[in-house]
Amino acid sequence: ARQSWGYQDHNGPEVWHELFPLANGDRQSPIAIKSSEVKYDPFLRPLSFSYDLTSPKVILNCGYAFSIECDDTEDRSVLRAGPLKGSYRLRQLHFHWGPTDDYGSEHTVDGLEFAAELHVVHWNSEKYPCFVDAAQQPDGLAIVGVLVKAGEHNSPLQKVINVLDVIKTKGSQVAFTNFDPSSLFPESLDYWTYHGSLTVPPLLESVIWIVLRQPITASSEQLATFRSLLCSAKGEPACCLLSNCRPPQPLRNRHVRAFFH
Ligand SMILES: NS(=O)(=O)c1c(F)c(F)c(-n2cc(CC3CCCCC3)nn2)c(F)c1F
Ligand SMILES: [Zn+2]
Repeated sequence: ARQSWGYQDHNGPEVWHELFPLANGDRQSPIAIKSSEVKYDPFLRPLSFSYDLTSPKVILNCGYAFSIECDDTEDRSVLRAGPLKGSYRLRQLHFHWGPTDDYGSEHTVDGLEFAAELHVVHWNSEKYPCFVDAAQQPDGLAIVGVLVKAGEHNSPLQKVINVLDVIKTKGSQVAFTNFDPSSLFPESLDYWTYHGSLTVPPLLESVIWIVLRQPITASSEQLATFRSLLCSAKGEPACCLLSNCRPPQPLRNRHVRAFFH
């Protein structure tokens, strides 16, 4: 079978449609947010989340990113309110980044690209029995996107950075717990929201996106550590994961709503 997907020329975002036709769908993510075209929606509520420190279990190098996988067998860490109906259970969190500090986020704001982007993935545990089922439904997933600017050292992030050298190769994982994902959130929880998709194959159109307006920072050294991860497995020729960001996709017939004035 064809090489699986990735972020290089031969298997990257420009050719994903060959294996995943949803790539050309009408609610794909990420998007370029144009703040002048968003619509303030008075019915949007503040985000409400409660995360249990012990939900995170392992940190994994999945070859296209590293992700902190959480125990989602019960409703211990959930996201509610905001644009959501019901409660969404924390599943995993991961980052996207670029080859330099000049770009690497997936969502852009008024044409501005950020150095990286954090995604905190939740699924609708009130309506669906598990993540994989929820991922097939239009209201199945809720993902909080946090833009990352190159700048000050980020100390909560350092706890994650410190273990990356232990999961250098694709497929490696190590225990990672006693971590509060909200320690990575900015002070303001103002957000934009729109209906979109996974930004990685299978690109399922099942995501209510909640992109926080205020970026967080990470130092250049911290961002460089992301790029030292390998997309190659142990024993294969080393290949650094220099970039794993999908470019913005057509907005088509969608509106972005803002929670703030
Ligand atoms: N960038 S993103 O949009 O925040 C993002 C996500 F939303 C994801 F859900 C995943 N994801 C992919 C799978 C495999 C599942 C395999 C069975 C079908 C569902 C996907 N597990 N989690 C993911 F990797 C990712 F990057
Ligand atoms: Zn992501």
